[in-house]
Amino acid sequence: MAPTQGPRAPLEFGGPLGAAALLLLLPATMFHLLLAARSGPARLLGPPASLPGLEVLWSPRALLLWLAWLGLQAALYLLPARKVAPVSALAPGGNSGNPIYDFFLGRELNPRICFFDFKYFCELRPGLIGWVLINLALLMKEAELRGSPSLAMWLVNGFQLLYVGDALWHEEAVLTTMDITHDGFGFMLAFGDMAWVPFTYSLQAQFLLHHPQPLGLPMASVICLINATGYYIFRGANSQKNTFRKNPSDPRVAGLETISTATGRKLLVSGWWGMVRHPNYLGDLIMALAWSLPCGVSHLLPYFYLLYFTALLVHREARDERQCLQKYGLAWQEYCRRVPYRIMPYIY
Ligand SMILES: NC(=O)C1=CN([C@@H]2O[C@H](COP(=O)(O)OP(=O)(O)OC[C@H]3O[C@@H](n4cnc5c(N)ncnc54)[C@H](OP(=O)(O)O)[C@@H]3O)[C@@H](O)[C@H]2O)C=CC1
Ligand SMILES: CC(C)CCC[C@@H](C)[C@H]1CC=C2C3=C(CC[C@@]21C)[C@@]1(C)CC[C@H](O)C(C)(C)[C@@H]1CC3
Repeated sequence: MAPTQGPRAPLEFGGPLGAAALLLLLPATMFHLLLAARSGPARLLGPPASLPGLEVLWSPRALLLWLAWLGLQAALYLLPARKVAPVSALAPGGNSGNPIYDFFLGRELNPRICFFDFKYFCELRPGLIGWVLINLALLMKEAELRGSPSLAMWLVNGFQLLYVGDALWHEEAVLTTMDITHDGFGFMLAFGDMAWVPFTYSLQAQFLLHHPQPLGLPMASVICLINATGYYIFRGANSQKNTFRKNPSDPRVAGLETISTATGRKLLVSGWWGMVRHPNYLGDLIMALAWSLPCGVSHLLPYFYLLYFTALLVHREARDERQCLQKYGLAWQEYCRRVPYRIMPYIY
């Protein structure tokens, strides 16, 4: 099949050099985080903990468990109860001709065998549900060690379960994300979905297992309120856009102000999308803060997710902005004029 764009598609992630660095840095960071969370000082910026011996790193039982988990998820995915992703094509960005860069970004947009879509399957199922399972295992281990799970562990488990449950409930919405429509299925998404999400997104629960934190009811209530605010913004913004994209005359969005574009599509300029250009990112970041707060303020390590996620979303917003400018031209410039802030009102 012919590439959808020639080798002149703009390079992202720092080009081949950046991609090569990320290929090495991402797995190394993940190992560092996992080892630091169980070490005494639990220092995010400390020297890397020494690697355990090969006999600890290699476990045929763990591999078997992982394969069985993938098999189970693949069988569930094949059940006729899901939406179908766009047709197969080459990814616009992952066909630069540089093998390292293309390996990192992925050449194929939606690699498939028959109707089994690898990217769509990996984006939502094994890693995301695996994250919740790892959290639950850590909660049970805490109960075994200390008699009962701590309030902090309950909060982290509850918040993240809500986030994953929400993603699965709105599964079809993932079909319009940049990962599905633009990025190929390369190292970034394969490693991101299958390793990075389950093992680094569960860092707060891992930290709490090894470093229990006292948490009183008043503080827990404040943290719940922060999570609820983040979720309200995240869900409100995502649902408003999805409803509008599906049916602009839906009574829930029909009264919102819009800008027409040359493509025939419209852009919302009131409601959530008139507040900042990425209100869903703002809600997601507020939730990220609420997931770290139960771990106290004595360590930076549990705040890794918040720091990483801020960098990811700022970078992602810039990528999306470039793509929208290309798609909508003058109408996008008008939108930026009317809604000048990107993620945080009056700040960024
Ligand atoms: N937990 C995690 O690790 C991560 C979570 N996320 C979350 O995933 C979700 C999806 O994010 P993402 O795919 O990046 O982007 P968005 O869901 O924000 O989608 C951006 C697209 O929305 C459309 N759009 C932008 N502005 C408007 C407007 N004013 N009116 C109507 N349509 C508009 C454009 O596409 P078009 O016009 O073509 O419809 C644009 O390309 C977010 O909630 C984010 O927080 C993202 C990354 C990682
Ligand atoms: C390893 C690298 C540093 C970066 C990898 C990025 C990926 C981990 C993320 C890219 C976009 C994602 C989304 C979600 C999970 C993380 C990845 C895969 C998402 C499935 C989380 C749940 C949300 O409700 C969502 C909106 C469905 C998310 C979609 C994007």
